[in-house]
Amino acid sequence: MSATPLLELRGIDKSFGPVQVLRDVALTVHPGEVTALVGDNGAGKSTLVKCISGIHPTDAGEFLFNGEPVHIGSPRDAAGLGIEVVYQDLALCDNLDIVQNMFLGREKRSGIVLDEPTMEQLAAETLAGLSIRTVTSLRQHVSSLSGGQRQTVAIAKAVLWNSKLVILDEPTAALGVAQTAQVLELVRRLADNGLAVVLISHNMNDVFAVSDRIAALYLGQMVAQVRTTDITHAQVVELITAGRSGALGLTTETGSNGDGTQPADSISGGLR
Ligand SMILES: Nc1ncnc2c1ncn2[C@@H]1O[C@H](COP(=O)(O)OP(=O)(O)OP(=O)(O)O)[C@@H](O)[C@H]1O
Repeated sequence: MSATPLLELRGIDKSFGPVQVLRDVALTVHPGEVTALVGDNGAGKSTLVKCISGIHPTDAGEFLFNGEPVHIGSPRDAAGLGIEVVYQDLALCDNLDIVQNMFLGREKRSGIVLDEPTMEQLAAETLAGLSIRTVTSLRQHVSSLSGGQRQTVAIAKAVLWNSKLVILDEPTAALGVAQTAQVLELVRRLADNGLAVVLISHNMNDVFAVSDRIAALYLGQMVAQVRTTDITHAQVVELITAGRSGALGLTTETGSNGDGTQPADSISGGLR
C-alpha cells in the first residue's frame, strides 16, 4: 500500500435546500485497495459519490488528490484526475458492440475514419489485462450480454481510460451467485493492479469478501473508517443501523493523518 492516499476528503458538507445530507465527512482512499462505502438507504452514499465525481458541488470541505489540494467542480475535473464512476444502471448502449461502448465519445480515428483495428486491439488488451475471459466476441452487441458481462465491460471501460480511482455503485446488485463471484474477482484484480477502488454495497458478504477497508456513513456522517480485518460483520451492521459500534477499542482511521491513525477526538466522535 502506498503511504500517500490517492484521494482524501476532509470536512465535506452538502445540503439540498434546508436538508443537510453530508456533515463534515472525511474519507481516505488508498491506491491498491478496495474501500467499501456502506450505509443504510438515504445515508448519503450516492450524494458523496456525486460530490467526488463533480456532479454535485460541495458546500464546504476539501479534496486532496495524491496529497495535493484539488478542485472538483465538474465531472470533467473528476475525469481529468482519473476518477471514474460505474453506475449500477450502467451507461452502456445496448445497440452498440463492446468495442463501440468502450470507446464511446472517445473514439480513435485514423484521418477522418474510425480506427477500428486499434480500438479493437486496445479493448482486447484491456480485457486480457484484467483476465476477463467471459466475453467471447468484442463485436457482440451489449444487449446480448449477461448482467455480469455488462458489469465486466463497464469496469473494463473505466480501466481502458487510465482511471486511477474507480467507484463502483452496487456492481453485484442484480447478479446471481456465479456472476457475483466473477465481478468481485474483477474488483479485487483492479486493486491488485494498483487502482484505488471504492465499492458501494449493501451486501456484507461482498464487502467482507473483497474490501481492505470499510467506510460507514450514518445519516450523512462518516461514523467509522476501519480496516476490514479489524471489524466484524455484526459491528458493521451496528454502524449502518445505529451509527455506532459496541466494540470498544475498534481502531478507526481518518483522512487527515493518512497513516492509519486517528486523533482521539475523531475516534470518540466516530464511534458513538
Ligand atoms: N437532489 C436532491 N435533492 C434533495 N434531497 C436529496 C437529493 N439527493 C439526495 N437527497 C437526499 O439525501 C439523502 C441521501 O441520499 P443518497 O441517495 O445520497 O443516499 P444513499 O446512501 O445513496 O441511499 P441508497 O442506498 O438508498 O441509494 C436522502 O435523504 C435523499 O432524499
